[in-house]
Amino acid sequence: MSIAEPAAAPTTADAGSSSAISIRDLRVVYGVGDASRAVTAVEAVDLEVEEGSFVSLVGPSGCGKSTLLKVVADLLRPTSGHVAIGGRPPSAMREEGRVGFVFQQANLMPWLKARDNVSLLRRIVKGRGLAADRAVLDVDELLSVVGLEGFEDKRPSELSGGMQQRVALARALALDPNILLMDEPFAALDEITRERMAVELLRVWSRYRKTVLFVTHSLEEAVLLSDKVVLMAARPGRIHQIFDVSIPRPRDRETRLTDAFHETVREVSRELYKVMA
Ligand SMILES: Nc1ncnc2c1ncn2[C@@H]1O[C@H](COP(=O)(O)OP(=O)(O)OP(=O)(O)O)[C@@H](O)[C@H]1O
Repeated sequence: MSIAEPAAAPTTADAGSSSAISIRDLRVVYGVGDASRAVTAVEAVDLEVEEGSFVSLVGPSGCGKSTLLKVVADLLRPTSGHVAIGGRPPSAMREEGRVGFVFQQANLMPWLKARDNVSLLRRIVKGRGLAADRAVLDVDELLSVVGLEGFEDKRPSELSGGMQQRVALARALALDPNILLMDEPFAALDEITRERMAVELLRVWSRYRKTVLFVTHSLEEAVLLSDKVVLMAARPGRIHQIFDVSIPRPRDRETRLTDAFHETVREVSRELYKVMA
């Protein structure tokens, strides 16, 4: 995910919200000011993400999943509407390091050891003189939780793609963020590693219980991980339906074999086919 072109109007936080993430009447138009180029990427999007919940965004290509995530991440300003994280503007939360990101590419510093990649952001945020007393998570403990005990001193070139994404996850958690934003974090991995990483993410999530907003093309991944699956439709991007996933937790790889899992994936698929028709 790259930093996208900002649209016209700045975002405003809605301080009244008690949700971890609150999105109200969001509209994002790319290319404002040039009617021939303007694309309405998302329109009339309302979404409340509860504290500590795991919510996935799914839908056909171009339905605005990444755009929505970018607005919450403060990488893109909405054209209109309100977005708040814990009642505060995304910009303030990002500056304080209260928003963790994991993207499709790990984007690690190639010359730094895993441990130093994880602590880099912390050093940068502290270097800006912000909240010296801010609680942060222990780097070696994090690396152990993501399954990298014994690899703390390895550089990215000595790690597999899956291991690099584990470092990226540890890095995203290092500042003990309020929310974690993940944009197709496992899409570049092979199928077996991808399935394993989803199960690992479940384990890490149940340990730290961060509020997660997760973008994926995989309905299976979304159902396995989420409390809610948000199905979006395209042209313009909007929310079509929100599914509550009632499959009990803790979930693990065996969950994929259950009837409840298959039935939920079928239910979301049926609607996905409708929005793609
Ligand atoms: N920087 C940009 N400039 C102009 N249009 C854009 C830009 N970024 C995205 N769009 C358009 O906005 C719409 C939503 O794009 P977005 O990338 O958010 O969708 P997506 O659901 O994440 O897609 P995918 O699943 O293919 O990643 C699409 O029509 C896309 O072409």
